[in-house]
Order: sequence, then C-alpha cells, then structure tokens
Amino acid sequence: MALMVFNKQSIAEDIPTGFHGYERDALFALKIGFNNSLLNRNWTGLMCYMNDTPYWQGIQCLNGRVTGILLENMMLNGEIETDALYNLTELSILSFNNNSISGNLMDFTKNQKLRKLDLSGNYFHGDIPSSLLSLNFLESLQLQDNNLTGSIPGFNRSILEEFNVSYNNLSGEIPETGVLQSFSLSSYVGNENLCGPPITTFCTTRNDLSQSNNGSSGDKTNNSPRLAAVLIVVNAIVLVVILFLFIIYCKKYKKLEKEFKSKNVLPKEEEHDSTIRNRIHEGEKGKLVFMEKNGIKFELDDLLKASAQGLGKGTFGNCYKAMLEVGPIVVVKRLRDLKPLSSEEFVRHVKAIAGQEHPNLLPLLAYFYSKDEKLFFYRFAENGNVYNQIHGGRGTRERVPFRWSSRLAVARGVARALEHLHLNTRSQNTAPHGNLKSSNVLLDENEEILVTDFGLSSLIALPIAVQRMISYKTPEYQSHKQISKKSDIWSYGCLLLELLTAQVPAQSAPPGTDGVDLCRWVHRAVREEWTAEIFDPEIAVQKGANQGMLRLLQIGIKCCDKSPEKRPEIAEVVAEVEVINVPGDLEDEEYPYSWIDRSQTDDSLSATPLVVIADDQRR
Ligand SMILES: Nc1ncnc2c1ncn2[C@@H]1O[C@H](COP(=O)(O)OP(=O)(O)OP(=O)(O)O)[C@@H](O)[C@H]1O
Repeated sequence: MALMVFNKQSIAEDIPTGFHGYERDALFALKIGFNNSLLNRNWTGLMCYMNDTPYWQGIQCLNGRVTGILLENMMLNGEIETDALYNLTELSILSFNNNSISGNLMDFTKNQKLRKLDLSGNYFHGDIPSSLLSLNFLESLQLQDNNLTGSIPGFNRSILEEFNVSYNNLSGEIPETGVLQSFSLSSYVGNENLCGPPITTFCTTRNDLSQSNNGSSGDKTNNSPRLAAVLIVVNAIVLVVILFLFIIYCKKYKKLEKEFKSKNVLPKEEEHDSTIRNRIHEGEKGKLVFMEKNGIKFELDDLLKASAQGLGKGTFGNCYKAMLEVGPIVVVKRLRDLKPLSSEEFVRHVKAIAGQEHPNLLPLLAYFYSKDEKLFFYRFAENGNVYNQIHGGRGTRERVPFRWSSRLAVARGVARALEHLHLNTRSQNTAPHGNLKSSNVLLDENEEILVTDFGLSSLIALPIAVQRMISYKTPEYQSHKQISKKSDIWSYGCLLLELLTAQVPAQSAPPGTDGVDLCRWVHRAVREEWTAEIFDPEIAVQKGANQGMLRLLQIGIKCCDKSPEKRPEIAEVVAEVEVINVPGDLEDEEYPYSWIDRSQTDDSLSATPLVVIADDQRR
C-alpha cells in the first residue's frame, strides 16, 4: 500500500513493514485540525509498529494498524472533515467524548469495523449520517450533548447495545425498529421535537392522520359530502392560524435582528467564533454582580469580548475559560436545568454559596443573572483537576506521575473543605457539597487544593440532580431516597479510593467511560486479603508510602460503608487524615519508571474487577 507521508527525521531510513503511512496521514490531518499542544508534541514519529505499544496519545494499534482513537476531555476544538476517517479502515473504537469539536459528523462508510463510537459532549451539528446504518458491528453509539438536528435514522441491528442521542435538537418520530424501541427514555430526552415511544410525547401529525383516515374510511359512503365540508373549514382555520403565526414570527424576527444589530451581537451561525459573546445567550439585559470580598471586577462588555476556550460540559452546563484583555483569567460556568426560582430566590441561594469561605473552597467571584442566562464566575485553577492528575496521559510518555504526597494533600484539602461546609450547613437532609468528585477538585498555580461546585443542588431541578449528581448515587438514595451529610462522606470515600487505586468510580465516570463500583471492589479486596494489589502502581512503588496508603484506605472504606450511620462524621475523618505522615525522604526516592501503561497492565481489571482479581488470587 502507498506510503503517502514519510517523516525522515523521526522514522528510520528503511520503511518498516507493517507501517501504514496513509493511516498516519489521516491522524496528521486530525492533528492539524485540532492544533492541540499535547497532540502537536506527542503525535510524531512512528505511530503503530507491528504489535508494539503505541506512543501516540490516545491511539490504539493492532498489527501495525490503527484500531482505536480515544481523545477524551482534551479541550479539542475545530471541525473534522467528513472524509477524515476514510483511511482508517481498521478502526474499531473512536471517542472524542467531552471536547468542543464542531461541524458535521463524519462519514463512516469506510469504517466497517467500528464497534464503539462516542462523540458525546461536543458541538457537532447537522444530521446523524446514514452511513452509520451500514455498520454491522456497531455496539455502542453515544451522540448525546451535541447540536444535532434532523431525524433519527432507522437503526435496526440488534447488536447495538448502547445508544444515546439525548440533549440534541433532533426532531420527528423515533423509528419503530425493535432496537431503537428497546432503549429507555434517557437515550432520547432533551430533544424538544422528538416524538413517539419510548418517549411520552405523541406524534400528533401521525395520530391525527390515522384518526382522520379511520374516520373517512368508516363513514365514506354516508358522510363524504359532510366530511369534505368539515375538512375545508378545518383547512381554512389551519391556514389562518399559520398565517397569523407567520406574521408574529416576522415581527419577532425583525425585533430580534434589530436587537442583535444594536448590541453588535453576532448571529448564531457564527458560534464557532470563540468569544464568550458567542457562547452565551445575551438575549436580555442581565445583572453582573461581583462578590466584593474577592476584589476582582470587570465590565460585562470586556467579558463578552474575551476569547473563550471550552473546558468541558459538566452536569450543570458548559464551562469556559475566558481570557480578558486586562485582568485575571476567569472560568465562566453556564448553569442550565435550574429549578424554577424567582430572581430573589436565585440570589438568596447564590449568596449562601458565596458565603462559604475556606482556603480549600474555590470562591465564587461573581454571577450573571438574566431571564435566559445564568452564569457563575470563578478563578481559573492553573493546574487543572484531580481527575486528570490521576488518569490523564496514562500509557504515554507525557504522563507526569501523581505522587503520594500530592494525593495525600488532596485527601487533606478536601476533608478540610468538607468539614467547613458541613459545619456551616444546618439542614440535616442535604448534602452540603452534593457533587464531590475528582473533576471538582482543582489545583491552583501553587498546587493548593480547591474544591468547587459545592451547594449547586439548591439550584438544580430535582430530576436532573437525581440523574447526575453524586449525592443521589449513594446506596441509601437508591434504596430509601435518603440524602444527608453522610452522602458527602460516601463521595469522599469514593474519592479516596480513586486516589489510591487510580480506578474511575462508576458514579463519577465521565459519560462514555466505564467506571468501577469501587467501594464494592475494595471491600472485597480487603475481605479476600489481596489488598496490596489494588494500589495504583505509580504510588505502590513509593515504598515509604505504604503505611500511609493503608491508613487512607481504611478511612476510605469506612466512609463508603453501605450504611450511612456507620460512616464517620467529617471531623473524625479530618482528624484521621491529618495524622498520616509523608516520610521526609519520600520525595527524593527514585521513581523506577517514567510512565506506566495501565491500559496494558490492568485494563481488564477496570472492566470486570471482581472476576479478574479473584482469578488472580486463585493462581
Ligand atoms: N475554575 C476552574 N479552573 C480550572 N478548571 C476548571 C474550573 N472549573 C471547572 N474546571 C474544569 O472544567 C471542566 C468542566 O467543568 P464542569 O464543572 O462544568 O464539569 P465537571 O466538573 O466535569 O462536572 P460537574 O458539572 O458535574 O461538576 C472540568 O474538567 C473541570 O475540572
């Protein structure tokens, strides 16, 4: 096969057999489109060679061919050409989950081996391509949280086990194929104009049609002149209504156009332009309120002009990093799916959140309130979140080990922050944080621990909170719909287990990622006495850390006890975490290897941890 691009600097003089240059060209084209600093640095040299472990971030290979592309949570921007995947004919897994990619979806005609496709949490628009219908092996299709339009194609292969198109702008009737009907409501919610089972919105046109057809066939002989007259009158009324609506629409459109012009707001099609102005709905004049104590101020207009970079779609809305021309970098969090609160109620809740002040809580700098848009503003945490520190770049040369001392600092900082929240929340029937997970624990430029997103459950509509927030995933909520401070303790326990094992807990796994029931897994490990095997090799090799790791594990296990009454109070947790020491010489101990490919060592473990570990034990 033809070798189209050949980088002489990075590849040996003779072209290795099994090297497919046209596949590398396809990845290079993606790299150029994304212009992402990590990929620019990392996607060089040989990508897949025979069965060697690939060095390219997020690329999986088999027999020298590209079989997987997993680029998740990387803030990737830009559009992808529709024919971008034509040359990747061995591709079996593709995930761009949780980035900011826009444009139409790709053509998958040539990717006949595709089994898992996850493009959720982006800004893709246009139709769901019919090329997906030709994929005989497609098991999982995740397209939720995009801006897709048009109807759902008639997927009918029973091999399709996972399917999600929720939170798009899809319309029309859900095709009545067995497989599409077998998915639950949650696969389709958030598409206003979608209708028919399994969702509860009726497809009125279809029903009406069938009713009128039934009527006309039943009375055909006796009532046809009367029916014809009725139909003429109905048609006339419908026409008048349509005309009336059209006039209203034209008037409204003119008004909006005028508003847009007067405010110099770009029209919606320009959404790819990355300024805050184009990322938010500036429909109506709103109120920008600063929290005085933080001493940071900027004008709304400066903020709207600031360039915006998507940080990701979270439970409550999108997050953007806004670079103001003058002043600090701020993070703008768009809130969506809120409770129907009056402006006074909203402000009261926001003040309660802003009133929580602690060195380990990320302070709310300001908020914006208008009818259509509610925004929160925070300081940008330079060193990102703990989720990325634990899991980011595993299996690549870019991976910077997340050392024991840093993990212990996270455990301490979060415990202190939770203690503050718990002491300052009177109600017994709420979880003061409510959504504690590693992506909500941030590290600033000095590696200080900052917990964010606390208290938002007071603003979010209950059905959404139940679906997405961690405090609703506890055993007691699943069985008795019970929420309390102990819900936070359970989440904290899961966070500790994630820090120790580097496994993603199922309840906080980003969409499209498989998580593990960590509490159950760790309990079993202890019961069956293979505890030592569960620690992340990255810290397990830091020998002086073992005692501290075991103590933290015990605290984690107590915190995620099934029964909330048996979990400790936060003050007890703080006291226990505080006494764990980091031996002085630990930091200087030589790290035996610079990167560990966990996907090679225990990938299967994360998929079915109980079985794999139990099997290991038997050997
Ligand atoms: N102030 C901040 N500084 C740096 N990164 C941030 C900041 N706030 C949020 N992020 C990061 O931006 C991304 C999106 O955040 P967001 O809070 O919207 O979603 P999330 O944390 O993944 O989920 P959730 O909405 O459930 O909290 C996450 O990776 C988060 O860690």
